[in-house]
Amino acid sequence: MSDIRIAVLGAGGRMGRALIRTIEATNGAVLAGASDRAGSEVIGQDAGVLAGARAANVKIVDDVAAAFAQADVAIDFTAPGALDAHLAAARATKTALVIGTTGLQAPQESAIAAFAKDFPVIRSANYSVGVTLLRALVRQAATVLGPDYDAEIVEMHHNAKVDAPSGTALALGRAVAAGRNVQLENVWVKERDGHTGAREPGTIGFATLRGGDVAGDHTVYFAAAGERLELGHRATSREVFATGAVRAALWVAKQKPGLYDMDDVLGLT
Ligand SMILES: NC(=O)C1=CN([C@@H]2O[C@H](COP(=O)(O)OP(=O)(O)OC[C@H]3O[C@@H](n4cnc5c(N)ncnc54)[C@H](O)[C@@H]3O)[C@@H](O)[C@H]2O)C=CC1
Ligand SMILES: O=C(O)C1=N[C@H](C(=O)O)C[C@H](O)C1
Repeated sequence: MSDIRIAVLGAGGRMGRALIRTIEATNGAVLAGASDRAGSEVIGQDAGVLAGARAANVKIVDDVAAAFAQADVAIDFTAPGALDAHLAAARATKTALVIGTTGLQAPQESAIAAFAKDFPVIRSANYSVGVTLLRALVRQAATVLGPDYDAEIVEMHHNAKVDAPSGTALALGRAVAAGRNVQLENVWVKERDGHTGAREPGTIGFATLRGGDVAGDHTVYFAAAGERLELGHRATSREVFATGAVRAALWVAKQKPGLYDMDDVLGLT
């Protein structure tokens, strides 16, 4: 069987470099394109060398369509502002997508849903196997415990992260909300400051910590009188996200058009 050809978008970023190293080390995957934003110092460099792997003979370009040209699937870990151009290039070249970028807003979510009517796309806020399973466990815990157990989600990330709460924290919040049959947006509390008053029953709280080189820590607390359940995950390296995303790319390249999640790759749905 021939290798799945993968383009990496945001090739010069922390995740872009981890993805390139992972593709190089994965049987059945080959790097077929790499892009980054116009003006970036990585444009023109060999993607493999930049990532600390062997030369890939793939130059990083700022023309997204050119990066897609030889690819079956593209992996996007960039920034929300890049999404429209990436969807347009994927549509023009009929390329499947793996989306890892977090901090997307409602219009971008709609654009992904429209793209998924015609092409296969997978989107997850966290491609680690551990967090994918954690979401299922959190949903189950929320159903069993019910709203009398106060749900609070604490996350910590490195000091260069630009969005908050993390996409994973929000996904865990959605898992709690789904387990309780409520809409997260109706019950979330993302900030607390000053005289807040007592905790509103049924709300789902978030707390954000930023510092150092933390790859990604998440804990969901279910707290009641006399006991507290804690379900958590710690990523100690970005490679865990890259491994999951490359696994997702190999999987989604063979799927029918549709919007998939990492649950589908692991067979948890
Ligand atoms: N779903 C998951 O498992 C994970 C998701 N992420 C998310 O991935 C994204 C990237 O994270 P990092 O690699 O740490 O960030 P980073 O800042 O190191 O890398 C982002 C890359 O995208 C490029 N970029 C920015 N705007 C662009 C544009 N308009 N067009 C083309 N390229 C553009 C930047 O030049 C940079 O090379 C974030 O949203 C982060 O939250 C990060 C880790 C895991
Ligand atoms: O920006 C990061 O680094 C990460 N972002 C994702 C998120 O927002 O949840 C996933 C992971 O925790 C690392």
